[in-house]
Amino acid sequence: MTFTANPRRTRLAVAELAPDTLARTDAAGFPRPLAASAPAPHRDPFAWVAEIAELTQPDDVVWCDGSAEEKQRLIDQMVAAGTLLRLDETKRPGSYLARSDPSDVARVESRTFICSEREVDAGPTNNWRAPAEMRSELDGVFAGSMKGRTMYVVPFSMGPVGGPISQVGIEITDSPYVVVSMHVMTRVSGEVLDLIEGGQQWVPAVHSVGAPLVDEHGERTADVPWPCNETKYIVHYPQTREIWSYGSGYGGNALLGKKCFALRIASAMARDEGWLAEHMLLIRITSPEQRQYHLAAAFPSACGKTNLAMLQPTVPGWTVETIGDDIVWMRPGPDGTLRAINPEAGFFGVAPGTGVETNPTAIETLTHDVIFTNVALTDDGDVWWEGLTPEPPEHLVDWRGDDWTPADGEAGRPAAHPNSRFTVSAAQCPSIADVWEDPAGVPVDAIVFGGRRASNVPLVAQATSWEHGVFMGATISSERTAAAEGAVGELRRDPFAMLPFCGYNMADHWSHWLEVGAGLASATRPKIFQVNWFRKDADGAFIWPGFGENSRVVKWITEQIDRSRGVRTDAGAVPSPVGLLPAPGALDVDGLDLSDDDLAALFDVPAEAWLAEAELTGEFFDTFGDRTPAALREQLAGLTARLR
Ligand SMILES: Nc1nc2c(ncn2[C@@H]2O[C@H](COP(=O)(O)OP(=O)(O)OP(=O)(O)O)[C@@H](O)[C@H]2O)c(=O)[nH]1
Ligand SMILES: O=C([O-])CC(=O)C(=O)O
Ligand SMILES: [Mn+2]
Repeated sequence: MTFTANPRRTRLAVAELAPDTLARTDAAGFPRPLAASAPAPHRDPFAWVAEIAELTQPDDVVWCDGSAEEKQRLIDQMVAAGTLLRLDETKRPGSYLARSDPSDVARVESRTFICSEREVDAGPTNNWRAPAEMRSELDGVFAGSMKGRTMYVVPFSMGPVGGPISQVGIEITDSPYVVVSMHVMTRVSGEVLDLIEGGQQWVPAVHSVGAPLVDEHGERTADVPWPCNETKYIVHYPQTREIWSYGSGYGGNALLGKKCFALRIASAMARDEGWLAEHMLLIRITSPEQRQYHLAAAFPSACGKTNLAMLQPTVPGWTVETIGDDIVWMRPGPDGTLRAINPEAGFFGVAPGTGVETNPTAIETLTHDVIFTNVALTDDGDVWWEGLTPEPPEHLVDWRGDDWTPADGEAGRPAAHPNSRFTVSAAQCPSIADVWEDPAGVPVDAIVFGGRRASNVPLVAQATSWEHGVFMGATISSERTAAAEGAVGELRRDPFAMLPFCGYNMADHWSHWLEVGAGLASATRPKIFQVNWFRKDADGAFIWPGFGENSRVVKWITEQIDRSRGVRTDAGAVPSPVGLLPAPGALDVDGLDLSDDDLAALFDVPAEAWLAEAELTGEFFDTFGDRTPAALREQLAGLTARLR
């Protein structure tokens, strides 16, 4: 084994470190746990890297620095290996197409494990295995798993490097696709090693595609464009803050800064340290009066976060700027406001359904320097997916690499995989807010929960209290999408849109939310709302036009915030059993092609159906036993009483 590059071992002099880096509270007063109390098992990253190399036996070890040169070198190497296809330089400069193995296209929830010491701490919604048992199983799985490959060591920061809400980690991977994607999605930098050497807590994350290039007889075998393994493990040890991922190269399974760290491990950290790690988008809204609001919204996978994050309002005079599209970290600030950052540096977004009509901002973001995965290839070297244009081209090469014509589409064979994605830097998004990298974050005014519901759930409703809002989040149900394995369309509970992402007992997550809310200053405590863009009519068509028109709902939300602050005094809402609904005329539907019947259907709250759902909610709460907070049981009782 050879070390082809040396890590930056240059230590900053103590005087050069920000004076607050090691302090209990930073300059802004955010609580920061002392490094000594952090439970990371490997204090020395260099010893850890040597240990993993010993276990996985790569040919060589490369320390990554996040430079543009490093990224291009790996891209060129992947083009030569057939992992990436270079798109036409005049049509899509700096952009590439990756086709995954057809079996490796989405997150694998059935193979995702939360290994807390006690099963009850993982809770009934997570797959649990005892840590000791899982460790010995993984020792076998990872032994020699990188034979014949290069092991990359990727130091990365989630959030601006050194920021008070940011966290750091190191991902070890044998996939250059993962390294390049991490360059886009996180902040890969040698400076992270300085922070770690300075004592900052960090998350060790090991990833292998599980496809060694040396067989059991010691013979070299040929590589394939997308190596992976039928057997997959996505493993988290929330108590020691470690991640081990095996067998998949797909985003959510392999870019370990994203779901594994920024949601599963971070949610456990956040519980212990008094903050929140959520599956949310984050936007800044500016009204015609130049008033600004920050809104964070949780929708399950493939239910509209990226689209709302890049919203182009149709209501005149309003502006929406993007801060994040998938993950938000929120921390109570010293003044009792909730402050939020986007810990990511890029977007890993759903391609199908993204077009000029639906999300023009995304289309503009995707004009250059993009890695596309599992979309279709046009005959002139560009990309296509369902929804990019109203009509498909006459001929394509589909996501599997096979010829495709519109007849195939009509026969139910999409050209792009339904979970095909783009990986692109947030900095090149035209609607990115100038504050998107502010390490101190933005103050959150509104929190929104949503799901994909053909019936029952109204277009928008406001919670009557923080507890009611937590109840709304805890009771989200949504139709399943292609973002994970499983039957698309099936209704399932997805509390806080975190079902696949909460690194501890979901009911404890609800308690944590109740506690964090109680600690916030009441004057600036965010108002909570529930939305549903996906209600359908009897013919199965969406009633609400959605996309840019969602700005009408956003406008009402900000007006409700104004009312709560005494900025407006008109009546904006009327009570209903499920929360406050817009008062007649309060939702701006000017110029929309929407009949009164449509509008009524969007806000219909059928008591029978809601009572049936409330009963199921009670059963759902029962699955958590006495961990379900009493406040949520009270909310359920209140809802049932109001419906009756
Ligand atoms: N009908 C309708 N569809 C929408 C709306 N917003 C988004 N979609 C569609 O929902 C799908 C997924 O949307 P995204 O915004 O990419 O979902 P996401 O929540 O960011 O998903 P993840 O990246 O998986 O977490 C796309 O096909 C969109 O076109 C809407 O307002 N109305
Ligand atoms: O994690 C992924 O692969 C993509 C994503 O945002 C999700 O599934 O919610
Ligand atoms: Mn997501």
